[in-house]
Amino acid sequence: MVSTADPLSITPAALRVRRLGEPGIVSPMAELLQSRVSSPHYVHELDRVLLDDTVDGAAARLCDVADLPSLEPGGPREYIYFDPAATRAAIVTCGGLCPGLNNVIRGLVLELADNYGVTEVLGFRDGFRGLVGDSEPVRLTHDLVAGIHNRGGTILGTSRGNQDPSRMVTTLQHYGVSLLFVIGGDGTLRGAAKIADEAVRRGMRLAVIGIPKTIDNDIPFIDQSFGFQTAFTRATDSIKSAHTEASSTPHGVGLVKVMGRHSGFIACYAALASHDVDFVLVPEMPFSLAGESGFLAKLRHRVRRQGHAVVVVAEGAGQDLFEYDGAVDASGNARLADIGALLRQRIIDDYAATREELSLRYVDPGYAIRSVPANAWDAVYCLRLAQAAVHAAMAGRTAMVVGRWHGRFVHIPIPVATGGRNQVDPNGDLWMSVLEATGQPERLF
Ligand SMILES: Nc1ncnc2c1ncn2[C@@H]1O[C@H](COP(=O)(O)OP(=O)(O)OP(=O)(O)O)[C@@H](O)[C@H]1O
Ligand SMILES: O=P(O)(O)OC[C@H]1O[C@](O)(CO)[C@@H](O)[C@@H]1O
Repeated sequence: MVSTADPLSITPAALRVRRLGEPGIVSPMAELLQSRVSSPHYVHELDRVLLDDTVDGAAARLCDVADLPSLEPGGPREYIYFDPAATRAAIVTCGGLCPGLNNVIRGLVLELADNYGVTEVLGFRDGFRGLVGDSEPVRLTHDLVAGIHNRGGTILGTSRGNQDPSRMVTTLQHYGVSLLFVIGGDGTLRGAAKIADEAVRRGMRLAVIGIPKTIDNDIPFIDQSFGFQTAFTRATDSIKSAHTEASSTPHGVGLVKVMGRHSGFIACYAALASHDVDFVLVPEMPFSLAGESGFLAKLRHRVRRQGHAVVVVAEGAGQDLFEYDGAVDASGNARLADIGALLRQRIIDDYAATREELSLRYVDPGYAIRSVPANAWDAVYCLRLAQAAVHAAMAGRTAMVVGRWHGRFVHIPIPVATGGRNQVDPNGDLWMSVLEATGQPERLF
């Protein structure tokens, strides 16, 4: 996996998580924490966590493992910054859907209420729009979140589109919110940073914690993003269908388009999981259509040899084959040209030109892969992210996201999390596995 935010180029100062003030209140979890410290299984992790609250500049010093950047460890603190009885929290979900959103919402509500005694939790509707609009937030109670973790989507709704940070902070001030949990992708996290900055400018005690969401798995300093595993598992079902169709007809080609705007992780993992794919096309690896070494010729060759072939293409692949028309979505993200439709047509034209028989089946699982409930692995991960987010917020951290990096929950300053992108490394072992499993040439030019 390649992260364009190079850990080595990030200074310890940049990695230091912002704090709202000195910790003062003994955590309601202190007893639990102390009892765990005596257990050998927890000492190592909690040593770091407890140390963090007693050592100045701990973020820079905690790094004792050579290949880890000095990210502050996640987890409960002995002392907390906010008084639970006087604290109101809020949750908002933004950007595209992702399996596990409801799990995170429920995890936050239950962790806040059951382990910290924060029972006032508001849900703002329809993403950042809910922080500037007229709609009243919903009070998130135990009853309201019961069972939501078994459903896809988000009970709060989501949206794209820029909103004024000043108006959003005014709304939060109006409702007396001191903890804001923002669940979303890189755009959302940039918005969250602006909210945190505006709150600081106003001298408001507001902890803004991001829970990074992306089925594309493209946020740096996160081993794997929540919902990704569920999404590629669902995509694997579509690939199996395409393979069944293609292998059941003469000269069959199954073409499957999956999501992945800048990063081809879903395409790679789904292709490896199904292990019946002949070509994987991802944004990170440019390819040409024409020529003896181009994609079309290689595809024909494979169908002739094997009788059928399956192609998986990520939606962001091959965008250089189009002239960009400048179209953007409500949030300003470039609208992608439809690579699935282009490939489908070019394969049909190519076979027509060579007068060979073709039976092409095109499958676009698109939204079906991201609207499903989280699988068991993602459900566990979402809950643990929610717990880590609440620990961070209650301890007075702000303008940061929680994530699991090299197997540990860590606090990542927002500018670090949005400063780069995880992509499939053309020289890495994941892409090597794809080449081994598909037998496709290293270069399709
Ligand atoms: N640079 C930015 N500054 C402030 N707000 C932003 C910025 N970029 C995006 N946002 C806001 O964040 C919200 C979500 O952004 P966006 O639609 O780009 O999705 P995302 O969080 O990147 O998730 P996805 O991975 O689904 O695309 C939108 O309401 C948008 O207004
Ligand atoms: O159709 P929408 O909601 O704009 O979302 C599509 C985009 O969202 C994602 O699923 C997540 O960022 C991308 O893979 C995709 O390009």
